[in-house]
Amino acid sequence: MTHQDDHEKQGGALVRQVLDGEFVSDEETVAPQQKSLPMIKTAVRSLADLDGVVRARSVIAYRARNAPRDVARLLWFLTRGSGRWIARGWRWASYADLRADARAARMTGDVQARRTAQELIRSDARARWAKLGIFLRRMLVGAAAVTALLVLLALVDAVLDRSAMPGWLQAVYAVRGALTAAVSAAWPWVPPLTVAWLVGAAVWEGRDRTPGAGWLTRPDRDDSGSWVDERMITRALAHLGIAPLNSFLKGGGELVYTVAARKDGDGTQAQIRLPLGVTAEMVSDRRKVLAANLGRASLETWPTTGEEDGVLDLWVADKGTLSGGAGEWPLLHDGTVDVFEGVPFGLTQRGVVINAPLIGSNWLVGGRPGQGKTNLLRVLMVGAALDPTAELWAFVMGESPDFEPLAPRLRRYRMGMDDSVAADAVQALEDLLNEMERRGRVLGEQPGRPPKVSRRLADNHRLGLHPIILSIDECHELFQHPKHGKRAAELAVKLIKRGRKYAIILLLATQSPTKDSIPKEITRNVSCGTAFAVADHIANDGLLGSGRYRAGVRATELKMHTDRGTCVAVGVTHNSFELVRTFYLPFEDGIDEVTPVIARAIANMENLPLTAGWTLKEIENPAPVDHLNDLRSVIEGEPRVRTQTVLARLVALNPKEYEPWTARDLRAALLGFGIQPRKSDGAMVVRFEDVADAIARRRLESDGAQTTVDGRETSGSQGSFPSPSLDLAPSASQHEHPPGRTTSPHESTPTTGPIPRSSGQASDSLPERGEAGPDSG
Ligand SMILES: Nc1ncnc2c1ncn2[C@@H]1O[C@H](COP(=O)(O)OP(=O)(O)OP(=O)(O)O)[C@@H](O)[C@H]1O
Repeated sequence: MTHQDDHEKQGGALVRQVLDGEFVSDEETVAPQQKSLPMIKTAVRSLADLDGVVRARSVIAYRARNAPRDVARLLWFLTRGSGRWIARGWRWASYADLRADARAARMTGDVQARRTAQELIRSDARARWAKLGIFLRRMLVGAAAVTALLVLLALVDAVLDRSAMPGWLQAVYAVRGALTAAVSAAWPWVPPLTVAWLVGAAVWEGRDRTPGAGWLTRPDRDDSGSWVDERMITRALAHLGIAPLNSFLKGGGELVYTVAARKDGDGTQAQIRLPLGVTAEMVSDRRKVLAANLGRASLETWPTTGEEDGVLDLWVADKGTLSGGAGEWPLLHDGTVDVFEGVPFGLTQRGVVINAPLIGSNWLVGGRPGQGKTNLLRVLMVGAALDPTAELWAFVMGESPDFEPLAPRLRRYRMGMDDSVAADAVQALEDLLNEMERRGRVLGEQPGRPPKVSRRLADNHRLGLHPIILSIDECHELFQHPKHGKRAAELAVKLIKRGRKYAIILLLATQSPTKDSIPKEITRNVSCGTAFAVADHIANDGLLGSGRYRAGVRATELKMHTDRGTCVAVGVTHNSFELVRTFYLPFEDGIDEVTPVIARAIANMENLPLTAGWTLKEIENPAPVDHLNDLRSVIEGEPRVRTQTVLARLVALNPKEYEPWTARDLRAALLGFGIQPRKSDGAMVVRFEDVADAIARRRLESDGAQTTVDGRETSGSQGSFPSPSLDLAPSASQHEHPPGRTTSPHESTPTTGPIPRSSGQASDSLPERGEAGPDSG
């Protein structure tokens, strides 16, 4: 307390370390170990409270200091408001506007316009007097009626005794009495209230109408910690040293705020139309000065080019809000993902969770070493893993275990620096290109020829259009590979250009986004670019697209280490860029938050056997279609369905199988199952009961076939086993025992397939090529 007193003597400014002293008691100094934790907690809580108290005190002190200026300002508003009223009254009384029109018309020699203006003055004057007359007449009539009523009531009151009056008349007198009492009570208040109202209205009329101006004087630089308004922005822009802007503002010009400064997430956004001779680029080139003028860090100040070069889009973060991390990944403990909706991967500058668009996109992630590229790629892949329909492939072109915990959920996975990893990556790209062509054909065969894979089509596992996501970490190593680099680049470019429609997504991460390490066609065509801290404008534009640096979208502003995990992203939303604090999913130093999520992802797949992990091999050799079961599924729940409708539903269920069917084929199939199409209300129908009977019959027959000669049943079903939805997927290279590091926990399996759900079958997810795998029969 003594410390605090000292400080109050020094001018009342409370300093944090002084107040810390309050929390240390004798007791605590005696037993520090026992007390330290609760003490720290209390201290932290109290400091937070004190922050609020200190802030409130400083605001009150500020307002008190400015009170004389505030009063003078309000008096000025009052005077100006009265002046404005007088001017307005004069304009009204003298028809100043219309007279000005008439004068202008005379100057330009426009006789017609002049006559029109004069005519308007005359007719307006007539109308004005007529209106006044009507108003006065109504007032007089109203006053006469009220007076007559009051006189009548007074006469009746004088003649009749109140108690002898009928009830309704007594009520009228009661109302009159109440009204008289209310008016006499309110009467003394009428003059002061009228004056107060007039003063308020005059002050309102005379208020400062420049954008962002407030009622009271606002804090200037020293106190500008928390808010930014048009006045501050204009002042900051006026001190950038841009000559045309300076002369415009000095000459009394006012900037046009096409979007007034408004709260936007954890900051303020404004859009300003700049005066002649000034471009938004000129402002973003002076970003550091602008940031200093606004009392912000450079990273907190984002001047970018708006819709036109002359429109400045400015976003200024609230002080200090960008320094915190993104917090916990929203899907860490529960939740699933639909990759068509995207995967949450960070918080934008506005403080909202941002979803990474995956379907229809390709990603290029870059930045200087150790800034969070791999983590971002991992977040995207782990997120996608939570969509049971997504097939994931990962290649890490270096010795790094970053994707190791994802291995059980990856259908293809290689990691290492040797040639075989590069060869497998090229093979993967090649397979995806073939797959893309197959998907193109499949889409072409669908009714209506849909232009791209939708969630509905992806869910139809017979079509094999589920999303496939291939991530390549340190991809520059692949593209610069002396033997495979050229082919890899060719294939990647083709995939990026055309694969998006087919739910084939490429995620690339690199430390080195130069024109030699990443093919130009890739940097030009990826839809989502993210840049962590980069060294220069070349790397910036290599990742984010050319011209971004000039437009003010600059990852060069991110500082190594300080801004680790924060990136500038383009193409992920409709905004020109987003500053994203990415979620962190650690897999290092004994902390592993990835494995539990992957275990959950695999459990999700097991819960959805129909959609989970089907392989393209199964699609190439589909299990025979069970027409009777299909019939049941399309009419289940309805007693009878018209044959035409049955056919349409069958086509929707499995277009490949049923599209060629005609009504005659359906009839033949029904008869084959012993189902007689019947007529109902003049239309041919299939009855659910008949289909159910046919299924029961078939079951009986199959049970009979299982019964052995001596009458005992064989164990198990004789029907076909459902094909396993997950299987081991060794790549062709597995048999070559590549010299590179194996990537699964099982050292002999360089390509890791998903967790086997049934033994005995194995296939890669794409049709094998070249040397056959062990499973290929
Ligand atoms: N979003 C994040 N939040 C907090 N820390 C992070 C975040 N992302 C990454 N980091 C930290 O940065 C370190 C490096 O991350 P990561 O391996 O993803 O970087 P990188 O850019 O891929 O590095 P390299 O180029 O060396 O592969 C991590 O070990 C982690 O400590």
